[in-house]
Amino acid sequence: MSVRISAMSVLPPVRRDRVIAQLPQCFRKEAAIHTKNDFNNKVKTACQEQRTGTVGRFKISKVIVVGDLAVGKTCLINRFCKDTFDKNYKATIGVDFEMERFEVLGVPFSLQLWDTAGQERFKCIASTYYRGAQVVIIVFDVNDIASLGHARQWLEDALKENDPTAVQLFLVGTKKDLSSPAQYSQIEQDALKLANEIQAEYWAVSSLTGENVREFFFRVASLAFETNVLAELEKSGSRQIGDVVRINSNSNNLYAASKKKQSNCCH
Ligand SMILES: Nc1nc2c(ncn2[C@@H]2O[C@H](COP(=O)(O)OP(=O)(O)OP(=O)(O)O)[C@@H](O)[C@H]2O)c(=O)[nH]1
Ligand SMILES: [Mg+2]
Repeated sequence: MSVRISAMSVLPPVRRDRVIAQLPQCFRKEAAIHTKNDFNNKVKTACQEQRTGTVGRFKISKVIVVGDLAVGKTCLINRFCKDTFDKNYKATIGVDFEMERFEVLGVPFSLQLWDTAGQERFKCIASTYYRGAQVVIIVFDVNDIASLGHARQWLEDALKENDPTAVQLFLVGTKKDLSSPAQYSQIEQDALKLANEIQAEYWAVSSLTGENVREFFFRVASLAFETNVLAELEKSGSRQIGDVVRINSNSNNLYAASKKKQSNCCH
C-alpha cells in the first residue's frame, strides 16, 4: 500500500493529551488572571464557527520563563514537555526552547517555551530573547524566600523588552515536595501578596512529583489562547473574520455576492 505525503501531513496531529476542551481552573482564586468557570462566550462561538483568524493557522505564543538560578525552570519545562526529571543541576547557558502544540476548543495553538538562564553571567545573553513575549512566567523556589524577593527584578527586566499591558504574568513556586505544609503556607502568603501587587496568577508546583505541572501549562495555554482569539475578534471589528467561510456556507450568500459586485464596480 502506498502512502501519500502531502504538505498537510508533515505536521503530526496534536497529541491526545494536549487537547483542551474546557477552561482549566486557576490555582488560587486570590491571585488569578480571572476566575471565570468557562471560556469567554465570544471565543467559544468564534471557535465553533472557525472564525479565529490567524490563531489556529500561524499563531505561536511566545512564553518566557525567568527566575533565579537553580529554582527549577528547566525541570519545570522538562517535566511538562518530556515527562522527565533530573535531580542533578545543569545550569542553562543562555537559553533553550521547546515547542508545545495544543488543541484548544478544536483549534490548533502552539506555545514556544523559552527556558532562560538564571545565572548572572548568562543573563545578558538570555535577556536578548525576552522580546515579543506574550506570557512571562516568573519562577521561584518555595523553600527559598530570597528567590521570591528577586521576582520583581525579573519582572522588571522582562518588561523592559515587552509591552507591559500586553503580557500575561504568572508567578510560580517550585519544589513544593521539599516543604512542609506549615512552611509552605507561610511562603504562600507572601507569594499571594506579591502576585496581587504585580497582577500575576499564582501557582505552586513540584517537577519531581509532577504535582500541578500539567494543570499549570494547560492554564497558560488556555489563557494565552483566549486572549489571542479576543484580540483577533477585536482587530476584525465589524468586518467579521471568516466571512469567506460564511459566503460559501450559508444564507448570507446573496448579500455577500451583492457586496462583492459593488466593490468590483469601484475599480
Ligand atoms: N525536589 C525537587 N527538586 C527540584 C525541583 N525542581 C528542580 N529541582 C532541582 O533543582 C535543581 C535546579 O533545577 P533547574 O531546573 O536546573 O534550575 P534552573 O532554574 O533551570 O537553573 P538555571 O538554568 O541555572 O537558571 C536541580 O538539581 C533539580 O533537580 C522540584 O520540583 N523538586
Ligand atoms: Mg535551567
